Amino acid sequence: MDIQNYINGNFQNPIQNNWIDNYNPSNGAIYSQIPNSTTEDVEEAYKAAKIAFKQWCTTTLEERSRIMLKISELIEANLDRLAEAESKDNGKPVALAKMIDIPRASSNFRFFANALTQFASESHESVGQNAINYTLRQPIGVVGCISPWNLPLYLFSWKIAPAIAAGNCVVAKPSEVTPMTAYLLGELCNEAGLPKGVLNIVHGLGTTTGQAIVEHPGIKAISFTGGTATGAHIAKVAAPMFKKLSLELGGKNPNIIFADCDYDDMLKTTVRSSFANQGQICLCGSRIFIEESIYEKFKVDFVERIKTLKVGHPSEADTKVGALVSKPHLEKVMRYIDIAKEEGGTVLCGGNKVTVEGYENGYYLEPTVIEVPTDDCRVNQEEIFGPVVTIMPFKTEDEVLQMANKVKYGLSATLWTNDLKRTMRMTKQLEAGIVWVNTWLMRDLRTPFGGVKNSGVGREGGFEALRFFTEAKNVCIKY
Ligand SMILES: NC(=O)C1=CN([C@@H]2O[C@H](COP(=O)(O)OP(=O)(O)OC[C@H]3O[C@@H](n4cnc5c(N)ncnc54)[C@H](O)[C@@H]3O)[C@@H](O)[C@H]2O)C=CC1
Ligand SMILES: O=C(O)/C=C/C=C(\O)C(=O)O
Repeated sequence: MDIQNYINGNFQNPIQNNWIDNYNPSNGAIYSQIPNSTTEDVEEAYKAAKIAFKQWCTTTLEERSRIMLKISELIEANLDRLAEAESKDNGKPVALAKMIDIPRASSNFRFFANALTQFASESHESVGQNAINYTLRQPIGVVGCISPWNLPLYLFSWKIAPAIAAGNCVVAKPSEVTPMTAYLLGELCNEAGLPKGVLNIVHGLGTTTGQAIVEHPGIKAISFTGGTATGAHIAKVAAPMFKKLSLELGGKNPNIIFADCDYDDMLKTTVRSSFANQGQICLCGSRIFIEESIYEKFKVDFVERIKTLKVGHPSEADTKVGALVSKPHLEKVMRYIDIAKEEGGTVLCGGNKVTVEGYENGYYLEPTVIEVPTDDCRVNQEEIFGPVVTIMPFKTEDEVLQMANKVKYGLSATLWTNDLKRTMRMTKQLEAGIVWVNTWLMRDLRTPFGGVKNSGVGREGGFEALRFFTEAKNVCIKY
């Protein structure tokens, strides 16, 4: 099935008729074509969005909410179809897409359909001056949403839902590596009665289509999730136009394990925080630091568990690790395993490409655990974004805090301890936008989400997202 752009409620080919191959990572075969849209397609999408904005920004909150709830229901009703499409495009296990990706995409629309009815602004009475100030929160107009390949519909909808909830119209681009569910979302939006032009989806490469969105002078805000280098480039292009920017970028997150933790719970969750989605989540805890007294025990137990994870075709129910998203990405991750060895690391398990019978050209890799001699090595400093974690022991709280913070990233951190005072001390000092204590990836969509340092700028989630997608205007009335 070939993918088309979704502009003004219609499905259409790219104006220049340029196409890109779309690969199925589970078998390495090309299975569809996607548009490589140019500035002309983006301009058409922008014009449709601009016209739609006139109506959408005055559409009642009840009506916006009703349509968004309908989209959420339709995503739920199409769970199987969307999960299978996501898996085929991305390589992730179908079971994971059914349990996490697609339900979360549905929740994103439901959450913001409800949140928009609760969003309120402030007023300030200027006592003694007979004046009152109130803040209007007005939609920005046409906004751009650019999303990555690791959690395709999950992150695409995480941006689009608050943008349209706040009354904006959108020009959106999913990753060219995983465009399928975004394409299918267009159909569901039409079925739900979303007015034409409120959401426009243009497909293509980052350097052509993405760049055209970021450069468009009429697109006043950009919400982006992806690699840090791309985020830096986008910031450079957008800054002279004074665009609002929300950048959710990479991570190199510490998973800090103290001896007083609930061990079994920690072990089970650490398997997940290391290898869920083939380790391709920006929140994965890729640097595991273990208190010295339990280091040897952890090492044995962890490796034993990891060896039981089945690497296999994404459609098999017992597959725990599917295919990596693309051949270049597989090669990048494997290169890091070589670098680890060159730097004196010891591969405790994994490290090899896996050949899955019947799918010999798929991009499969064993989940890999590397014991590193020092925290300064490249595999502990650079984002790998695959099924590779490092482990090393620590002696003291100060030492581990220093190592945890000694990277250029600051997205999330996980802490395993039952010591309340230590928890309070460390959560304050960890340089991260999100700290999980005795859990991982427990999400409440009302909470602020984002990173510090090279992990990004701005916060999404809850009212933070609705604030990002609106401009605050103060009105001062003297009486
Ligand atoms: N969520 C995260 O934190 C993610 C991190 N990454 C990291 O980034 C590395 C590179 O992965 P990529 O797929 O190349 O990510 P990327 O950052 O290039 O892609 C993310 C999105 O940005 C778009 N894009 C790329 N260049 C653009 C430009 N000049 N202007 C506007 N949009 C642009 C892409 O088409 C895609 O939709 C990964 O190996 C991983 O380390 C990748 C994806 C997600
Ligand atoms: O919002 C979430 O629950 C997860 C977000 C994950 C990313 O932004 C990512 O992996 O890039």
